[in-house]
Amino acid sequence: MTDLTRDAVLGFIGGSGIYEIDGLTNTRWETVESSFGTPSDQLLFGELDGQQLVFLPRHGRGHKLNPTGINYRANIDAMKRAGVTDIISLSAVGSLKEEYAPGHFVLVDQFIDRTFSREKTFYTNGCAAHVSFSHPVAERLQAALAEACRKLDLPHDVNGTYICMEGPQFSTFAESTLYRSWGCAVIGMTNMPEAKLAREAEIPYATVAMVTDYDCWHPDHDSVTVEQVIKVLTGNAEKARNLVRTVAPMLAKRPEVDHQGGDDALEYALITHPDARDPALVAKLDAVAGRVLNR
Ligand SMILES: CSC[C@H]1O[C@H](OP(=O)(O)O)[C@H](O)[C@@H]1O
Ligand SMILES: Nc1ncnc2[nH]cnc12
Repeated sequence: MTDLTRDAVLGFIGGSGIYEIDGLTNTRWETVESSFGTPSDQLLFGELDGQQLVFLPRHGRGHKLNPTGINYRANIDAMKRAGVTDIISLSAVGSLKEEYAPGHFVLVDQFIDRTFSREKTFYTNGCAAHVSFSHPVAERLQAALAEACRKLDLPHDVNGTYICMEGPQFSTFAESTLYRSWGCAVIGMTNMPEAKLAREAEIPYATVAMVTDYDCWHPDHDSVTVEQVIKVLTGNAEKARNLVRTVAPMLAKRPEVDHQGGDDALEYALITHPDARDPALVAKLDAVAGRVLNR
């Protein structure tokens, strides 16, 4: 059993319907500057029984940003600068399987990225890197979330593939049927490239995919509407807040290095020769890659 010797700073990224988390003490919204642009909002810092938590509303308070307009790089960079060691994403999704009814939570373990109009890496020309990403979800976080769901008696399943579409329009029937034929469990518009960037920043990541609808493949649910999604969102958001309060203490301590979760993802990932690196880009990478660039 790994020694849990390090204090964790848990970061939560709240999706549709989750624009703050209540029940925290010593709270403050604070602007965290990123070298990659503007994050979705200020970060909410707070404590839960003395444990430090950081929260970011992915779409900004008031849901100002659409999935394509979110600056995922700035969000992850800001979380790294805020000292976040682990990220849990709380996300609304459509269900691609009969058994995942609205209100069901899926603790996904895989992603398929179908987005095409987003900045997906921190490591552009001048400092190229290739991180491993075969297992994108941190098992330690996923296991704690499963335990917390069991404690709270929340209907949930462990494992399943989240397919990320560009949006903002919902899928066509043909697309929805195709994704089902690929065995995907749920569909959303935001967890890519977020999960990729978290790995590139060496922050273990897990997702609670909270089902709001049956997308459009289901014979009894012809098409998705925001109205339908919002009806379910409110109940899901309440469950998610309970989940945060239950899971946080379980993850208060973490291993020094969570290899499986990607704490050392950059160890052998940088490929640009130090002499060939672009100093301006290297400077921007001070938070996400400081561990390997400054040694
Ligand atoms: C309002 S439904 C569509 C919207 O909700 C999901 O966002 P998030 O993952 O931030 O909860 C989905 O990906 C779409 O962005
Ligand atoms: N059906 C759906 N497709 C994509 N993103 C979603 N978010 C919530 N429901 C969704």
